[in-house]
Amino acid sequence: MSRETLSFPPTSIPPLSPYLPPPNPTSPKPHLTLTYATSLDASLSLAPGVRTTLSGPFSKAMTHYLRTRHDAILIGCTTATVDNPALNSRLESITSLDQQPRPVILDPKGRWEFTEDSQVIRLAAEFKGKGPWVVTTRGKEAEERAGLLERVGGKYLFLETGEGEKGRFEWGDVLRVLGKEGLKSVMVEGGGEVINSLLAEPENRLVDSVIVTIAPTWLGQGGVVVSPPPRREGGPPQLRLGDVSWQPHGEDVVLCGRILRS
Ligand SMILES: NC(=O)C1=CN([C@@H]2O[C@H](COP(=O)(O)OP(=O)(O)OC[C@H]3O[C@@H](n4cnc5c(N)ncnc54)[C@H](O)[C@@H]3O)[C@@H](O)[C@H]2O)C=CC1
Ligand SMILES: Nc1nc(O)c(N)c(N[C@@H]2O[C@H](COP(=O)(O)O)[C@@H](O)[C@H]2O)n1
Repeated sequence: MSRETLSFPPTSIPPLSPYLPPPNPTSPKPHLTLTYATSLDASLSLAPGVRTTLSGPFSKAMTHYLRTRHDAILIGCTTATVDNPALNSRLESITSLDQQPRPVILDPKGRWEFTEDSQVIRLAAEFKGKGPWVVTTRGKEAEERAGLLERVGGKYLFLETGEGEKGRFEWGDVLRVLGKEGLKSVMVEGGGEVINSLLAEPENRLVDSVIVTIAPTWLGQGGVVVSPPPRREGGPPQLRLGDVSWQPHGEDVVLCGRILRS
C-alpha cells in the first residue's frame, strides 16, 4: 500500500497543457482524456488480475499531476477489484480535497465488492480522496452497499445498459450522466475492457485527448492488451493519433495526441 508523496516539476507542465481539459469548457460533455501506462507489447498488466507496475517515478508523478487536473478518474470494476487502487493524487502540492479527482467505477453488474478496507473507501473516510461514484444498473447489490458508499461521500449512479454486446453501457450515456452530475472532465485509466470498448466507439468523437505512458519493457503473452476490435466495414482501416507530441519522463516516454476523426 503506497503512502509516498510525489512531485511534478512545473517545467514539465507546458508540453502537456494543450491536451488537458480547457479552463472554461462550454460543452455539456465532459472533456475525456484517455490515459494509461503500457508496455512495448501494448499490455496494461502481466495477466488479468495482476497489478503490474509500468510507470517509473517520473511518469507516475505525471499521472498524479493529471489526476489533479481532472474532475474524475474512471476505471472498470475488474481494475477496482484486482488492483484495490487508491485513485487519489499523492502530489506533495495537494492541500485540499477539492484538488482530488472523483473516482468513478463502471460496474454494471454490481461485481465490485468494496468494504471499509478497500483503499478508495478508506482514503475517502480519511478525507485523502473523494468518495467513489459507482455507475451501475439497479439491483440488490447496490441497495445493500449504498450505505457504506454514502458514509464516505460516494454514491451509486444508475444507468441502463445499451443493446450492444456484453451488457455494457453506451459511452455517450456514461458521459451524459457524469456531465449532469456536474463533472467537466474525466480521465479514463483502464483497464483493458474499458479502454477497448471506448476505442470501439463508431465515430470516435468522445475521446478528446490521449496521454499514454510507454515503459521500456515487454510483458509477454497473456497480458491485458489494449487492442480495440477490428474497424467496421466502410470506416477507415486504422485508428490513429494526430497532433502528436512525445516527452521523455525518466526512462519512460509519454505520448500525447488526439484521435483522428473518421
Ligand atoms: N497500466 C495501466 O495504466 C492500467 C492497468 N490496469 C490493469 O488492467 C487490468 C484489468 O483490465 P480488464 O480485465 O480488462 O478489466 P476492466 O478494469 O476494464 O474492467 C472490466 C469490467 O468493467 C466494466 N466495463 C468495462 N467497459 C464497460 C462499458 N463500456 N460499460 C459498462 N461496463 C464496462 C464491466 O463490468 C467489465 O467486466 C488489471 O490487471 C489492471 O491492473 C488497469 C488500469 C490502468
Ligand atoms: N499510470 C499508471 N502506471 C502504472 O504502472 C499502473 N500500473 C497504473 N495503473 C492504474 O493506476 C491505478 C493505481 O492507482 P493508485 O496508485 O493505487 O492510486 C490502477 O488501478 C490503474 O488504474 N497506472
